[in-house]
Amino acid sequence: MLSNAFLRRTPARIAAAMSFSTGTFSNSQPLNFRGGARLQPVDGTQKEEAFEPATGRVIATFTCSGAKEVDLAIQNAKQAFKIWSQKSGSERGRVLLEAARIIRERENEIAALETINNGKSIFEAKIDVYTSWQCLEYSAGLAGNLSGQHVQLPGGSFAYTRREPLGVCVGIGAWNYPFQIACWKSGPALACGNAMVFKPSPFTPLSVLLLAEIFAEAGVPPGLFNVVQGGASTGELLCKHPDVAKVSFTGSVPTGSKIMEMAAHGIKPITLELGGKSPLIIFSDCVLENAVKGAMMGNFLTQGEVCCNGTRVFVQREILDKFTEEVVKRTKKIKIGDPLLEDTRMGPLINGPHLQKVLGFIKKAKEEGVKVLCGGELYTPDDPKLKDGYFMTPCVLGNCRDDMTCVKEEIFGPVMSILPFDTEEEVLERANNTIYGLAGGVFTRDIQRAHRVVAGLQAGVCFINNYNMGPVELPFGGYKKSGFGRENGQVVVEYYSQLKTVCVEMGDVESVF
Ligand SMILES: NC(=O)c1ccc[n+]([C@@H]2O[C@H](COP(=O)([O-])OP(=O)(O)OC[C@H]3O[C@@H](n4cnc5c(N)ncnc54)[C@H](O)[C@@H]3O)[C@@H](O)[C@H]2O)c1
Ligand SMILES: C[N+](C)(C)CCCC=O
Repeated sequence: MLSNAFLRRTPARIAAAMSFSTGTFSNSQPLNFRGGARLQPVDGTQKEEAFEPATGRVIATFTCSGAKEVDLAIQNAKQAFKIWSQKSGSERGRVLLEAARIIRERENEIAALETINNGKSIFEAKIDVYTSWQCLEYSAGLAGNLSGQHVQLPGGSFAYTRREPLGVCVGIGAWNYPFQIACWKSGPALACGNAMVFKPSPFTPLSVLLLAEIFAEAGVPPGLFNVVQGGASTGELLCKHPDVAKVSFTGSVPTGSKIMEMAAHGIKPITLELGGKSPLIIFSDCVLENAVKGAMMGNFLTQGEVCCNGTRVFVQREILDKFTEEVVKRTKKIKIGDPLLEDTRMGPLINGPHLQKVLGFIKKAKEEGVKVLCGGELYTPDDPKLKDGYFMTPCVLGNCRDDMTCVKEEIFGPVMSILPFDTEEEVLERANNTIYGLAGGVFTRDIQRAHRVVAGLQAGVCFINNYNMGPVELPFGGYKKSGFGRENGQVVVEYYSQLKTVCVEMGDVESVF
């Protein structure tokens, strides 16, 4: 559940956070992290720029790491792994708890940097930081509880299992939840005794450096958590490196497919957290007010740039008009603007090309016959410093059909498609008629129907009478082309460790030869 507790604390470094305001930040520090310190990469040719989406300003330039830098980061991680993997789970847990404490202390600063680089509202960025330190706390608990099994065999012999780390894990992140994704991968990886080399999206290279510094301050061995910067070619160097034991990837389906191919050559385990086009099913017996709120939460967080969003909103025909009227009324009221202001609820999209892509989906939807019920246009806030920002108005589409592009493809922007339905059987079949399977939701007062429908949904994460909560105690991940493996929840240890079986003979060896 989301909680407002995180908003009430007074962090020690609040002064640093308060100095951030939109249009002022400029990065001056190295953005790679290796051996416990920030540094410039030793090689790499391609330069990248990172933007502040609210203003369109360049806020950081960096060199994409080449083969030598990637290898150095992995060798550093290998050395640190030797020390870290020998510690007990409780010892590792204590370091993770300290890291979680420092994140809480620096939460305003981290949230501000996330907002500046990603564009999401500061209100939401603080929630992301909240779920990030919660993940490290939860991972600390997992570390202390790692254990194997004892199995009795005939004649007093026995066997036991050991849960062992994998080695150097690679984390590759998307740009929509940069800090949270880095925590959701590194928390369990480090808890299980692994080292990590993390590559953020080149659109959002900044906030993961704060995490690297925090891990160092908390007491991880130098080199345990490293950051390399870059795009596809740096990512490929990481995936193909023979000393990498596992790749945990968050991003699009096409890139996930490439990661899987690369991992296949090295027979490496992977976690794939990919895209979605999730169904949200609203029956006429729902509490309408809750269903409307659920649809808003399921479509407009982080400017709609959320993997598990319920963007196909199926509404039972009896309540279609009432539901649509209410959703449109609330969507028009969403406060768009400077994302660092506390009352802003929607900031700019990540960059110009992505904004154009989202607007292109709306144009195509119109050509295919939808009715734009609100939004879907470029937006220029009154504040002159935001005139070059990547803002658009959140959009609700009516008259949608299942065969339309806007209903079939992941838009990854603030665009909700409303689709009428008549029966439970019909809607379940339509909801599952997609290549994706990340999430799904149902609103109804009928408890049996609620459980029947979610049991029938082909999706890894389902919600009944709410949408888009992400408590770290619960496993998160997809079915079908939305990927496999899970983040969070107790099951996450399966994806960052391997199981060794040890047979112990208490008698003599009986040989058949
Ligand atoms: N399921 C989840 O938990 C989850 C969470 C957030 C985002 N996503 C998905 O992520 C997508 C948006 O993120 P994006 O645009 O950054 O995705 P993307 O696939 O373009 O990039 C993701 C990451 O992969 C890297 N990359 C790109 N090509 C690569 C290659 N050939 N080899 C190795 N690495 C490579 C990128 O540099 C980036 O760091 C959406 O589809 C969204 O649904 C999924
Ligand atoms: C925190 N949420 C809303 C569950 C989102 C998880 C990450 C998906 O992009």
